[in-house]
Amino acid sequence: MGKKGQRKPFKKQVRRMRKSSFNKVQREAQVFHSEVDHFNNYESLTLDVSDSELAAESDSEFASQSSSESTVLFKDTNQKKQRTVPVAVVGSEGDSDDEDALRINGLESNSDFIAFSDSDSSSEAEDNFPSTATATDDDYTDASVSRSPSTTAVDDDNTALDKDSTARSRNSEYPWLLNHNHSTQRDVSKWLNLEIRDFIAYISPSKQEIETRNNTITKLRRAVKRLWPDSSLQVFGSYATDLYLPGSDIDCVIKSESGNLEHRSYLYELSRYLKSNRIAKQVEVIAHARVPIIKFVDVESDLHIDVSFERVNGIQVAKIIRGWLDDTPGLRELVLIVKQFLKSRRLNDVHTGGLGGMSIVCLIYSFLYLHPRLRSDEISPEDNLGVLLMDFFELYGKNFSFENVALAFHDDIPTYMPKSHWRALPPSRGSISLAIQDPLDASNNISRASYNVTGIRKAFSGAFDMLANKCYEMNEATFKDRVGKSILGRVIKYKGGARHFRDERELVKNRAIVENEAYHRKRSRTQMEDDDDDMFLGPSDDDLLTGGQNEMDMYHLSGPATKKQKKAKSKTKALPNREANAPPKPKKKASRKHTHNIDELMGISDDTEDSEPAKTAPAAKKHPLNAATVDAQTRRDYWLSKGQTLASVTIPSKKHT
Ligand SMILES: Nc1ncnc2c1ncn2[C@@H]1O[C@H](COP(=O)(O)OP(=O)(O)OP(=O)(O)O)[C@@H](O)[C@H]1O
Ligand SMILES: [Mg+2]
Repeated sequence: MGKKGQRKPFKKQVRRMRKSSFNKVQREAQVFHSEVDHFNNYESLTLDVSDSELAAESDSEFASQSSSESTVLFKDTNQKKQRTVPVAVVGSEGDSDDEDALRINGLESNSDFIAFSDSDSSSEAEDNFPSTATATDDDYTDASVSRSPSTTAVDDDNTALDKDSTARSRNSEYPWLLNHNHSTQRDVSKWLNLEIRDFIAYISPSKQEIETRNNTITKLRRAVKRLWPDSSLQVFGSYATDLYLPGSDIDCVIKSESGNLEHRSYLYELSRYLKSNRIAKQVEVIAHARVPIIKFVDVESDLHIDVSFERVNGIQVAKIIRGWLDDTPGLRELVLIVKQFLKSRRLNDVHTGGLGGMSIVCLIYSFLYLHPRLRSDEISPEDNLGVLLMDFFELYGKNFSFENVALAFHDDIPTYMPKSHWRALPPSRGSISLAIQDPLDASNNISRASYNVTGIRKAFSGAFDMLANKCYEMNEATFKDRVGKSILGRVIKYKGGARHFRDERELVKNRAIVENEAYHRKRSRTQMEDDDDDMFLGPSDDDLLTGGQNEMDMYHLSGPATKKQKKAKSKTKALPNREANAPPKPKKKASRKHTHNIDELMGISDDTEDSEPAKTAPAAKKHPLNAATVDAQTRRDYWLSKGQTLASVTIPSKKHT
């Protein structure tokens, strides 16, 4: 009885939401639209019940608006391709309703979403070091374990919550729930934030894992030195940035005095040497690639290792990324979550068009750096990881104009750049493509191999919908119905041996980082920085043709303003300096002028409430999820506004028969 009574208001909201127009919601979701005054869907907290008739109208209005704009940076690319139908909305009874709704949505069937890859369990099982794959029995005795989303409810007396293998399998996909129950958090945003923290602690390396990686590098370095005494081995990639998942490879580069190790005879020589000394197994020599490498698995640790030759810009990139990590709270967490998200869908492998580790880091760093609410210090990233994750999925799943916008770096500072300004960029020939400028080489598109952008975007879009649905459902659910549920588990899965919740990076030094730092210290001491010929890759063919650095200079955020920027500037001249009222932002390198242009690019005009002095700005107009400044209701309303996607969902026409 109580249950029915509790669900009534929820159903009422659902009815109201069904009436609201999907197109309106989609239009409101253009948080970063450059051509309209900033309409922030984070602040669109009210359900609009009056606009169902306007759907067709707004659709055509949007279409004409989009086509007439010459410099659209962000637009909705989904809405015209799919039609919308109202569906039965997730109730508060738990996951069976959820599953039904998702089946109708097409999300479960992978038609509207890139689903988890069924075959990833083995690879992730391999990801775990044997030494860490044993958990104590106590790890499996928490209520949340047996009440994972994939199970039916268990008895209230928790008798089923003991140490059996059933509990293990129940929790095998959401292992970060072990002994961690956040369902009592009133705010779903806090709950999701805590779940993300648990996940990060869960997959972060233990002392033993770091030592294993360290020993592997040392062993390999010694072997290479024995073979080629004039060479040295350095580590770069995710191990040198602490952005590795348990199964991430170790990327190394071998540099020699002669500088000719890229010749394939040397690749084969090393391959034979490593095999005959029982250091490497499953050795692959990729001699004809743009960057020739040897790939193998270390016999002792089972770690995957990539060795490249003579090209040292990866070592420099690692230093840059560590600088970003120091300056950007939340970057490591989001990178690891998105890496795992893509990995479990097999969308992380560049050889099959997926997004590689470096592209993910650049994408998320740029997202965080340019996020309007972070730039204006309205929300703290540490307290809003879930919100930021959803915003990321929303931006790159629904709103980002892959057709028109590239991500660029100017003096290490992320910017958005019209693709048309990047002359060396080859046309994408019909399919959508992602363009991310290499922070070290302006002509290099680091994501050029990621041809499956359609799949990646679909996955992000589906993830946003699924997270929003789950948050909305949990927001309305009773505490009893919440027990044992996972929000993050809606989109993240981790299969493999059990791990401990120990981030032990403080206990043992990561040798790759220590050595990378020593390398850069030595390099600056010997003033090798200026000797680019020796230390860096020469310019690429594209660079020679068009002059990559010149292009980068051409696209500078503080350069000549566009029509829209000029208009916004003149409008804001008399307004108070918004940044002057904001607390100083540590370590950010962007100038005020730069920030203004970012705001303009992202459609934030200074005549919004953001430009008001802090003391006069009404609290309700601040970001609804700023824990320090908003009440609980506003925070719940945020999720409600996200939940508007439940009002109607997209179903490909062929499925809806
Ligand atoms: N397209 C590219 N252009 C330039 N450098 C690249 C490119 N792809 C990779 N690299 C270099 O190789 C390094 C390792 O790439 P990789 O794809 O293994 O990512 P990662 O950061 O190590 O992530 P993962 O944990 O998935 O291995 C990058 O940090 C970068 O220095
Ligand atoms: Mg790597």
